[in-house]
Amino acid sequence: MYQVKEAFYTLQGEGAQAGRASVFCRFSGCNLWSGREVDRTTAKCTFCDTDFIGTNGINGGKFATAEALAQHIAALWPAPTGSEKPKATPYVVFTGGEPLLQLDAALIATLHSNGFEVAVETNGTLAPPPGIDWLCVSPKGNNPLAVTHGDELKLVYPQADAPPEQFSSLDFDHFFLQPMDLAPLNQDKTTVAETTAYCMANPQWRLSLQMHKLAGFD
Ligand SMILES: C[S@@+](CC[C@H](N)C(=O)[O-])C[C@H]1O[C@@H](n2cnc3c(N)ncnc32)[C@H](O)[C@@H]1O
Ligand SMILES: Nc1nc2[nH]cc(C(=O)O)c2c(=O)[nH]1
Ligand code: SF4
Ligand SMILES: [Mg+2]
Repeated sequence: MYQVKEAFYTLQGEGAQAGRASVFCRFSGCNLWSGREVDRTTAKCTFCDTDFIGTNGINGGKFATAEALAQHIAALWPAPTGSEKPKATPYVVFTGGEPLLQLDAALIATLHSNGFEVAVETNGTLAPPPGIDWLCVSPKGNNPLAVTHGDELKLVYPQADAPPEQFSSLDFDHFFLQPMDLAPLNQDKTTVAETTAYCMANPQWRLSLQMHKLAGFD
């Protein structure tokens, strides 16, 4: 049984695939926070910007089989217009919550047979199933990484117990710093300026601004 908080069609707002049309499938639950505000300060991850409790969001629900969830996701991809190049490959981003608590090889394989490329946003503490096409790892504080290679490493900045230097030698193709965006300092200019300064001083790292928040598309 897969538990999905919400699923929606949008553009990827972050990282190297920013701007790409994507179905987002947000799984319920996380291994680093209960999702309840009363637990936030004592959680293993304290700065989450997301509600991932339950299955009550848009297109959320419980899905008994990989086929059922894959059909649900495929129905959110737009029908081809005829003017598109065939290489506009359908793309699904599994996030959460922590998607690696639920994503399995069967669901990935079913999506592949429906023509999808499969991307994952993970905190990196759990081993991924085989078949993921784009793996984004976003380390959280001093929680040990189970994943040390992938396509992009996208670090929320700053984190006192997770400085970028700690990750710069890992085996990723892209390295991003994403300014921490958390109430009451949402889109805080100082945080963005500090992140910019770090990228300018350390050109291995690129800036990732959360485009969906800036443009307001989800
Ligand atoms: C909500 S998380 C879900 C996926 C997974 N649990 C993870 O942490 O990577 C999705 C992305 O949002 C980032 N994120 C979470 N809270 C954030 C915040 N307050 N500011 C900026 N990025 C944030 C995460 O680091 C991750 O890259
Ligand atoms: N548009 C959009 N892009 C995103 N990239 C990562 C997100 C996430 O919450 O995992 C996210 C999200 O929530 N919305
Ligand atoms: S690990 Fe990801 S989903 Fe879990 S609390 Fe942190 S940012 Fe949110
Ligand atoms: Mg988000």
